[in-house]
This record gives sequence, structure tokens and C-alpha cells, in this order.
Amino acid sequence: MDAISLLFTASVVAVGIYWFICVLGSAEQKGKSALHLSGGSISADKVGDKYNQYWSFFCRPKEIETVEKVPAFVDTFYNLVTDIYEWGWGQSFHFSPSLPGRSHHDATRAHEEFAVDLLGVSRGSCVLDAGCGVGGPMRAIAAHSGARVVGITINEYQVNRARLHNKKAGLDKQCEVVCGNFLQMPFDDSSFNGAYSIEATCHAPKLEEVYSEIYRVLKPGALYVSYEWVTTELYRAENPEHVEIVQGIERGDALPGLRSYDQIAETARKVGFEVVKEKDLAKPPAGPWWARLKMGRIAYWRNHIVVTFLSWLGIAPKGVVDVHEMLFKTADYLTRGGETGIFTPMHMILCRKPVDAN
Ligand SMILES: C=C(CC[C@@H](C)[C@H]1CC[C@H]2C3=CC[C@H]4[C@H](C)[C@@H](O)CC[C@]4(C)[C@H]3CC[C@]12C)C(C)C
Ligand SMILES: C[S@@+](CC[C@H](N)C(=O)[O-])C[C@H]1O[C@@H](n2cnc3c(N)ncnc32)[C@H](O)[C@@H]1O
Repeated sequence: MDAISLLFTASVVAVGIYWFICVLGSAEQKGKSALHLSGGSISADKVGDKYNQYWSFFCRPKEIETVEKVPAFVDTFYNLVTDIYEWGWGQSFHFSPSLPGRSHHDATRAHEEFAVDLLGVSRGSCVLDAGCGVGGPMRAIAAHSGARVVGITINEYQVNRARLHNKKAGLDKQCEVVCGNFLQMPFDDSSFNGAYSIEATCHAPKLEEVYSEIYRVLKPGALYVSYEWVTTELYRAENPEHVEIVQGIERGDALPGLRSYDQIAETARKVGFEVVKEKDLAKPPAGPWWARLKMGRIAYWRNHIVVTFLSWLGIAPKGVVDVHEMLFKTADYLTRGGETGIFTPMHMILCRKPVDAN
């Protein structure tokens, strides 16, 4: 091979590797690149150790005794997964019913806008996003409703990512992000015109604690909507396959035990809410929310190669390969949860703080 052919072949290979690593796989246009996968606020040399600590803690989710440690481990979880989520899924960390003939992006937006439409808020209102991630829903909801949105997340790395995205989207005046625990929020009583949480309160060891905090900060008469992760009426605790699926979901998603669908409204009423509406948004005629997960399987293999290669080169922290493998397995459990119908990530509850609440 002469020098020119060698140079040509090397350039083609280099462009191919660049395309495979940097272009393919980023879920949102100009989204996170694989070259920037990190352990969030965890230093690169500690990612492996932190992953092992996380895994030992969530190994038997139903038996977690030190529930007060859950928020700290959820924080660790989001340090480990946030970049991978952004890279492989986008800026909205939740599922949505698939919409025939429409993109994932459209389906995601529709699911988010549906939530805020239920709240009936408009320009001039101030809405709380309890467990806001990197703010995908927050930006969509602010743009759609005109309301001001204040998001809270336990993870500082997400706060920085969300603020950066808000600024880039020109929504930093309308969207505020606070680092804190939604079980003890740094907000005054009766200060919000509405609140929502999208697939976030499932991380609370006791749903009652987060619901009563949200109740406290809402103005009397204001509405709260939540999309909850729950087991459905088809779940049977005596069926080993069901138990395996649920445990797989809990471990790979930092959940201190999945709740049953019938506990949600009961808890909302217990803290003082009036339940306005309750519905599993995954039920037909909704398109399967797990279709996107299933379709992505080939991409996950490619991502696995990319992560392993970058980690071998020392560009991605070593533990990222383990985290990616955990997510890979989780995707399978979630899909099985959806296909068997024993699990839903979108059990919607709409509640009101009574007008005469003091
Ligand atoms: C609400 C929660 C998170 C829900 C989803 C956003 C995430 C659940 C599982 C995640 C993923 C699984 C497989 C990953 C894949 C192996 C990787 O290559 C690219 C990213 C994934 C697709 C990743 C993306 C986010 C999820 C779908 C929980 C935690 C309460
Ligand atoms: C799956 S993500 C969903 C994020 C966002 N709602 C979305 O749909 O993109 C769950 C979010 O809940 C937050 N969270 C979990 N436990 C929390 C707690 N105790 N206090 C505050 N935020 C918490 C996580 O930090 C994360 O941002």
C-alpha cells in the first residue's frame, strides 16, 4: 500500500470512529457526546467504588433498613447515570405513551404538556417541579404554559446541567433550579400556584413525606399532578417472574420498593389532598411506552462498545462500563414490566389542596 492509500484509509477509519463515538447515539440534537461521559459530581477515580456502594445498598430494595440514607444513594445514582441518560435518551428522564407516526420527541412533549394542562396554570403563575432532573419537562412546560417553573433536584450535577440548558434555551428567567431534598423543601408554605412531579416521587422511601411537603408549599385551591411508578392490579407477589421483574426495576432505578397502584390515592387523601382524577396513562388506547426501550436494543450494544472503548482509552471513567451494563439490564426488566402489564411508570394522579385548607 502506498503512502497516499495509507493516509486515505487512516482518514476514513478516523472519520468512522469519530462518527461512531461522537455523532451516533446522542439522543438530542447537539446533546451530550460520548466523549464527555462522566460520573457527575463524583471524581473519575471514585466512580467504580461509588457504583459498588450503590449496588450493595439497592441490592435488596424491600429490605432497606436505613431509609434515611435513601436520598444520599439516589444522589449517587444520578451522579452515575445522568450523562448516560442525556447521551442515550435526551433531557427528559421519563417515559411516554408512543404516538403512532410521531417522533419520541413529540410523544415526550405531549406527555409533559398534558401534565401542565391539567394544572390549569398560565402566565404569572408559579409552578413547582418536584424532582426536575436536567429540566427537559421544565423547559417544555414553561414554554407551553408561560408559567414560571421552579425545579428541585437532590443532585447538584443535574442542577448545573439544568441551568446550562435553561440558559441555552433562553428560558433562564422563567425557570429556576434549586438543589435540595423534596422531603424537606426550602420553600415557604402556600407559595406555589401548582405543582407536578414526573417519575420522581418513586424515589421517596415514604410517599406520605413527599406528598405532605408538596401539600404544604401549595396555595389553597392549587392542583398537583404526579406520574407515579407502580405495580398494577396484574402484579402477583406469589409469581416468581413478577418478583424478579420488580426487583430488577427497583435495583437498576434506585427505588426503595415499588408501590402498588392502590396506595397512591390513599396516600394523597391521607395528607389532606382531594383526589380529582386518577388514571393509568399506559392503558390502551395509549401506545406502548416501552416500545422506545425495545427499539433501542441495537443502539445499546453499540453504546456498550463505545463506553468500553472510551473507558479503555481512559477518556470515560472505568466504572461507567458497569453503570452502563446495569442500565442495559434495567431496560430489559422495564420492557418485561410493560409487556406483562404488571408495571406502569405513568399512573397519573391529580389532586387539589382544599380551598379552605389553612
Ligand atoms: C424515571 C426513571 C428513569 C426512566 C428512564 C429515563 C430511564 C430508565 C432506564 C434508562 C436507560 C436504560 C438503558 C440505557 C442504554 C443501555 C444506554 O445505552 C443509553 C441510555 C439508556 C437507554 C437509559 C436511558 C434512560 C432510561 C430509559 C427512574 C430512574 C425512576
Ligand atoms: C427519573 S428523574 C425524573 C426527572 C424529571 N422529572 C424528568 O422527567 O426529566 C427523577 C428525579 O427526581 C429527583 N429526586 C429523587 N429523589 C429526590 C429527593 N429526595 N429530593 C429531590 N429530588 C429528588 C432526582 O434527582 C431526579 O432529578
